[in-house]
Amino acid sequence: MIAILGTGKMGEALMSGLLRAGFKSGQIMATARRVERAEALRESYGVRVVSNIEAAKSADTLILTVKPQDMAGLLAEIQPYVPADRLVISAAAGITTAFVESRLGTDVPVVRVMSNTPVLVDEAMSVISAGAHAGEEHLRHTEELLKPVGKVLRIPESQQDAATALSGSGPAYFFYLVEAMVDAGILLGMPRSAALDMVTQSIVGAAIMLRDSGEHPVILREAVTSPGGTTIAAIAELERHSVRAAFLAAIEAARDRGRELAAG
Ligand SMILES: NC(=O)C1=CN([C@@H]2O[C@H](COP(=O)(O)OP(=O)(O)OC[C@H]3O[C@@H](n4cnc5c(N)ncnc54)[C@H](OP(=O)(O)O)[C@@H]3O)[C@@H](O)[C@H]2O)C=CC1
Ligand SMILES: O=C(O)[C@@H]1CCC=N1
Repeated sequence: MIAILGTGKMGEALMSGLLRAGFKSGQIMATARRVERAEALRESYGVRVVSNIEAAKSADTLILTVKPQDMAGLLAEIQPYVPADRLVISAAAGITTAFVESRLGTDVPVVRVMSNTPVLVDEAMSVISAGAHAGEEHLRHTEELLKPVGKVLRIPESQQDAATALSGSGPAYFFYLVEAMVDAGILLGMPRSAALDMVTQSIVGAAIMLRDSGEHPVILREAVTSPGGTTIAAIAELERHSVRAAFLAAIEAARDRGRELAAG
């Protein structure tokens, strides 16, 4: 039995992925803070929505998907009910396995996960790291849960905040880029829906080429960039506006914010 504690956007996305992967609704419990949210989850997925305490007492695997700011409160609530044979998977940005272990106060195995919203289309990037009491079997079990909804990589926990900044938040940067490019289409007089179609198909095509060709992104970009042509005119402007430097600074800021979140 798997329990998802704090079933918001990420928790629901993971739950829907588990159901698509063949888990039965009877094998999954969810918890929610608000009655209407609990009702919506019951209705949409047919899962049992229970209290955090009941979930902690009865599920073998607890997946914690509350916001980092709510993690200490949730851990304090479930602490007396989590025996050392539970696997606790923490999916919150910034929260370390040591934070979870210290609040649960037993030798409970903890695995830290950072996934992203493409879990909804089985294209998530999930990175996992073991805590002090988690071993190979816990990492393998976590991978089995996450592989049906995308790619899974094991990384040292010291890289988790960086991964959060790159792939956890990553989809937002691409949506932001699409918004900006669609605005550019509007500026050039293109109807909004046509601009959105063109940009969306371009990003999908580029992403598939990047993933499937095995080519380095520089090679793929060079293939588009004709000497004296249109693409280099655009790239010259991106460089003039320091877009590359902006990405470096932005992703560093996201990493730093992740570090701050654990401190509360
Ligand atoms: N969104 C994303 O793209 C990603 C998010 N994450 C991580 O996932 C976690 C959740 O993020 P997200 O899904 O966006 O946030 P949400 O606010 O959508 O989800 C958190 C949910 O937890 C509920 N909750 C809070 N406290 C409790 C409690 N004590 N008991 C039961 N339920 C509780 C909240 O209830 P209420 O609705 O009442 O607030 C909310 O529904 C975060 O830690 C974030 O760092 C990781 C990767 C990507
Ligand atoms: O913005 C956030 O804090 C969360 C973590 C990664 C993606 N969303």
